[in-house]
Amino acid sequence: MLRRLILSRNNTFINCRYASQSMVQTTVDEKSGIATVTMNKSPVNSLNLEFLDEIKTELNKLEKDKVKGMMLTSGLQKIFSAGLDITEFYNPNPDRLSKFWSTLQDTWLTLYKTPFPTAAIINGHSPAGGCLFAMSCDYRIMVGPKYTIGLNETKLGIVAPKWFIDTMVAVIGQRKAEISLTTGKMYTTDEALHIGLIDESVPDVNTALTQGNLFLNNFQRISPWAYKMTKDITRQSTVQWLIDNKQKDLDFVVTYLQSAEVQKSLGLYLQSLKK
Ligand SMILES: CCCCC/C=C\CCC/C=C/CC(=O)SCCNC(=O)CCNC(=O)[C@H](O)C(C)(C)COP(=O)(O)OP(=O)(O)OC[C@H]1O[C@@H](n2cnc3c(N)ncnc32)[C@H](O)[C@@H]1OP(=O)(O)O
Repeated sequence: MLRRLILSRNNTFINCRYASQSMVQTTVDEKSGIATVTMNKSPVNSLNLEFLDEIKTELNKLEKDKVKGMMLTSGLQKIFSAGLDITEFYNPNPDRLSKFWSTLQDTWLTLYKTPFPTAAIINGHSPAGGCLFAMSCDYRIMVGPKYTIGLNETKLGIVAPKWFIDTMVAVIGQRKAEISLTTGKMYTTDEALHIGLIDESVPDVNTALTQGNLFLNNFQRISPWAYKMTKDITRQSTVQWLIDNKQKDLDFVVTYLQSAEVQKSLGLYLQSLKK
């Protein structure tokens, strides 16, 4: 791992951590202590085992470094994240599939429970797992109007696990989540703003980053302990369910994803993507 200091747009030094061939780049503004984590896995930031592992490691590092906040964004032109890498569960190797799903569980727990405030800068399409990661941040700013966001699992012939569902319910409420999930609806930026799936719609990435910094800087005036306790209490039931049911969730997903019916749906969906 290499480190270097670079001068930011507002003339403060940024501590930049990068590794050769890294899929995740992080900069930390030395003045504000706010980190920007950029997902950079071409072509669509699909979340496979290695990518999830890198994201989790990076989040743990930020916690250790006691950053004051984090913005999660994408380095790709028009995609925040295409969600889970479908090739991880289409014709899967069962051992790798188990490892992949456990890593997803752990990465999500790490992101959902961060002791520092987080903002998703959604600068591109954000289906399924991409939407999950955005919803797991404390605040969402989406660059409009061209992109879409939502949990579209039913469109793939699969079912969003309970903790995906609970995360969405926490953001938009039971009724809107039920409609969104059963129909697999992908929302435009305006629609997402209207139902509360995102907090702000902005015209470009620079504005999104400025607004993200503004949101995160609010916490300079809040006790970190009070922040963390409040977040823990608010998110407790969703987090605790997964902690208590990790193995059950894993066993169910691994069995379900390998069933002939699900594999057939996934094959057709992958084919449609290639077209
Ligand atoms: C109680 C019961 C519980 C049971 C639970 C059991 C298990 C189920 C849980 C599983 C949960 C899954 C959640 C997910 O995240 S599934 C993934 C869903 N993602 C999508 O549907 C996104 C699909 N992709 C797109 O819509 C588009 O690609 C795009 C992101 C809008 C980008 O469009 P565009 O720029 O036009 O790029 P292409 O479409 O041409 O794609 C380029 C390239 O990338 C491949 N690809 C795209 N998305 C994925 C993906 N998610 N995984 C793997 N690969 C992907 C695409 O096939 C192209 O490949 P080629 O270049 O080889 O053609």
